[in-house]
Amino acid sequence: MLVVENIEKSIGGKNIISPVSFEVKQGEFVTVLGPNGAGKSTLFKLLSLATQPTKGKIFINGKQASSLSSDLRKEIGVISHHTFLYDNLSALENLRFYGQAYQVSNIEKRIKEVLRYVGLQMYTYDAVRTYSRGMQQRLAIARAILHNPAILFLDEPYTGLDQHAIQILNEVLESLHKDNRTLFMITHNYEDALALSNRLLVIAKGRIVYDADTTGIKSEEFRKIYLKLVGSEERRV
Ligand SMILES: Nc1ncnc2c1ncn2[C@@H]1O[C@H](COP(=O)(O)OP(=O)(O)OP(=O)(O)O)[C@@H](O)[C@H]1O
Repeated sequence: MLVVENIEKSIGGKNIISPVSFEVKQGEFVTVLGPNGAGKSTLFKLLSLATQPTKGKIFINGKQASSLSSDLRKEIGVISHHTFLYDNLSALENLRFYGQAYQVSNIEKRIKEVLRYVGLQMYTYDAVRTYSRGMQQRLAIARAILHNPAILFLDEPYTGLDQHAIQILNEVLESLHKDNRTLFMITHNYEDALALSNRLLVIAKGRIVYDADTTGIKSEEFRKIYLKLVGSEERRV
């Protein structure tokens, strides 16, 4: 599904991502944790094709990301701090816009499906500016899965959400995982990460320092492992 081979990223002569290699299989839900400045966002930009590696190769669904081709973009869905939604347009209009850009077939039927999936069918015709932050995040998910991408990338999807919205987001993520979607999420929220995802990666100083299955790991146990790995860099977890 996703194959990362020795990717490196340098900016202004500074090495931000050291050679990193890993594979993500179909249906896996991988969460990446790490202290501030570890390189998580940079890795996210590389994998979601927003920037290119200085060295190394990325394959998504068997296709190499050699250039920023629109073909490969159809294989991915991206959720970040920015919702990529137009405030003055309704959910329906926003999704029609993206559906056309991604040449989604049977667009009206697909829009109904994704809005039902994220529980927003009642708000189809409402302008996005009237949505709460949590509803906007759910619509952002609907937008990101509209074209049925092979893999969904999420960068800090919990930012700005209250407990109720976090719970709803978790339910949507859980259904996506159950539906055998491939998910790759960056977060500081390690408790939800442990509960939802099936694999955890820890990145520190641009390197992967931990890569393991979440099965059976208790949150207190993981906290100790994490602090040992990242040392004094972060005491937040
Ligand atoms: N465009 C850039 N120019 C120069 N340095 C950069 C650039 N982007 C990132 N960096 C540096 O690369 C390192 C990793 O940054 P990155 O944003 O990927 O970390 P992060 O793990 O996402 O951090 P945070 O948790 O704070 O968001 C940091 O030292 C940062 O200052």
